[in-house]
Amino acid sequence: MSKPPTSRIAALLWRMVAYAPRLYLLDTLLWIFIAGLPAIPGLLIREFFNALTTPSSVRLSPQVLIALLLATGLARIVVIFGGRFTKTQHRFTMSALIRRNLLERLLHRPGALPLRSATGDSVSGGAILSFFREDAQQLEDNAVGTNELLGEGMFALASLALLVHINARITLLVFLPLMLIAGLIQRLTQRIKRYRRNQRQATQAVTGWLGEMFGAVQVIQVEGAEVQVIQHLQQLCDRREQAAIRDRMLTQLLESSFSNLVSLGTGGILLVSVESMQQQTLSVGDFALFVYYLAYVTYFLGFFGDFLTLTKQSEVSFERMEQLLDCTATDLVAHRPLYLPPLLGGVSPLPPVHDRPERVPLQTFSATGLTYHYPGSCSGIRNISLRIERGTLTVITGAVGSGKTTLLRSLLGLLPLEAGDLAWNDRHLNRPAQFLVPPQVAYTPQVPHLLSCSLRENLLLGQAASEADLEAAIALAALETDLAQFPLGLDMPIGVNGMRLSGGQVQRAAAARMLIRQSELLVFDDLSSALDLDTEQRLWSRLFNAQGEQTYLVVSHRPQIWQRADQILVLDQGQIAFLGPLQALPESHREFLEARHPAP
Ligand SMILES: Nc1ncnc2c1ncn2[C@@H]1O[C@H](COP(=O)(O)OP(=O)(O)OP(=O)(O)O)[C@@H](O)[C@H]1O
Repeated sequence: MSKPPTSRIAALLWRMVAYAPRLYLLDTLLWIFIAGLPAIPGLLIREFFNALTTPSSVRLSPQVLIALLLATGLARIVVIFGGRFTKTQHRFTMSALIRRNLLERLLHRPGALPLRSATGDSVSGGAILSFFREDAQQLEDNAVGTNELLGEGMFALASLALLVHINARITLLVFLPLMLIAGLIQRLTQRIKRYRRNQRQATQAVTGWLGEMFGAVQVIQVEGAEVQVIQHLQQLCDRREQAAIRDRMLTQLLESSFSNLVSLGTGGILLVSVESMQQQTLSVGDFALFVYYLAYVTYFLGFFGDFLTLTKQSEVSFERMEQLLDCTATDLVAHRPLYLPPLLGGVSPLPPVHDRPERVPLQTFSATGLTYHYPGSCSGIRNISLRIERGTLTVITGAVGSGKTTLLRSLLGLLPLEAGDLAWNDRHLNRPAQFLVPPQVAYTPQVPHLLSCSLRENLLLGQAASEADLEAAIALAALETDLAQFPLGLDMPIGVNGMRLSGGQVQRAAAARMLIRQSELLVFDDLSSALDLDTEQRLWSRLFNAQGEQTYLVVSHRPQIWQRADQILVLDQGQIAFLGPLQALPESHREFLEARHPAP
């Protein structure tokens, strides 16, 4: 059974602060002093006024009182200085823990699974930043606020106890605003959460759109869509503005309500004090202490109200992250090493960088009953079984949108399967995404992704390869003629996502990157989408001539490739329509596919 929100958020915040217990304790200790030291001047002021009005009660000279006041001020400066160190370190540790766990969950998601927000909309790469920035910051504020609340609360209670002792009737009035605040917060809980959620989603839409705009500058220019794109951005910004104003207004309204309610309470108390003073049940010193401590207690009331609001907003942050990553908030506060130099304790040694998995020579790669549907849709693949033998070419084909890419991604463990099994040499794969990487499998997707560094760095991506291996892979991918024309050759920076390369060059660069990894199984998703027939044929004939025992799994519509295939899988609406050698392909399928992709 899931915990009610209040105890859930308390448990999550507790788990966060328990990450660095010694730092938290030291910070708490300092904040107890920071919060508590201002209580001392109240007592000194009381002594001072009592000494003025009733000289017989004098115990300390004014000079001593002034010296004590100064000493208290100085001590506070010192603890604030220390508290800033611990607070900064603790703050950073809290948000770093959330960011680290967020990043880990993101990296461990099946690579091709779309990211979705609470509303079911897909979340772009740019929009994810808001989770790392605003949401992590929000949780940091909340976690570090707990010991400030404790410090302020302890001394507010102690002050109250003293005030009750001096005059219980006046003190009772202090509780009225507190009860009003608690009631108000409780009533506004749902609204606070709704406004915060809307504000975050609106921000996410703006950052996401900005990310898409910057990634598609060329398309926008070519299509002459600048005005429309800016208009859309304007609309998103307007929506964000409205959501932010609503959220901010409510937060500010609550904050000002707290201080105003408290001020009203204070005014009432002052009126009652006058009466008590006239009746001489309250000394001038007591009155001074009352005024001083009321400010102290009221500050706590405001702080307490803010903390409650912040806690509600943190619930929203946790919920958003849970929905994005399909995990529980407990995963996001899990204790994992941060590898940062801490104020207290030692740094955990950095974990070893995982080498590539061991090569396991391929005999067979098989899939049984693979089923996957995209969240919230009936598109996907159903009950696909396939067996690939070493040294063979398997071609997947089918109409547009029949599920070819989805099948490849499912075969590579890049999508979370609803059903089915993957096996390498007839051994079941528990974690296919971790195993089906080089040197087992290398994959060139339909739209490859290159990084904004040099061509050489893109091809190697950290892999150690000799210049000869690099040249061989470039030649196999039929990229050498293009390379000869690049002014800086392999050291040419290729721009964001290979902006300085043609579509065909990007695809062949990705193919070369894959070939350098010398994997057992090579997977290509539809090279024809960016290569002309001649270039594609040149690439295939080089591959087939050079790599004797190589195993291929290829999405292709080219009849020339089917002729070389050992088996062809025709997909129709996510299901196998045919699986077997070309000779057995029914005429109806052949005619349908050839009509769509005629031989030249
Ligand atoms: N992220 C997604 N969310 C929802 N549906 C999707 C998603 N990606 C693909 N689809 C749908 O799944 C179906 C199969 O898509 P897929 O890309 O696998 O087809 P395909 O055969 O590779 O198409 P093409 O020949 O155009 O490359 C399509 O109907 C597509 O609209």
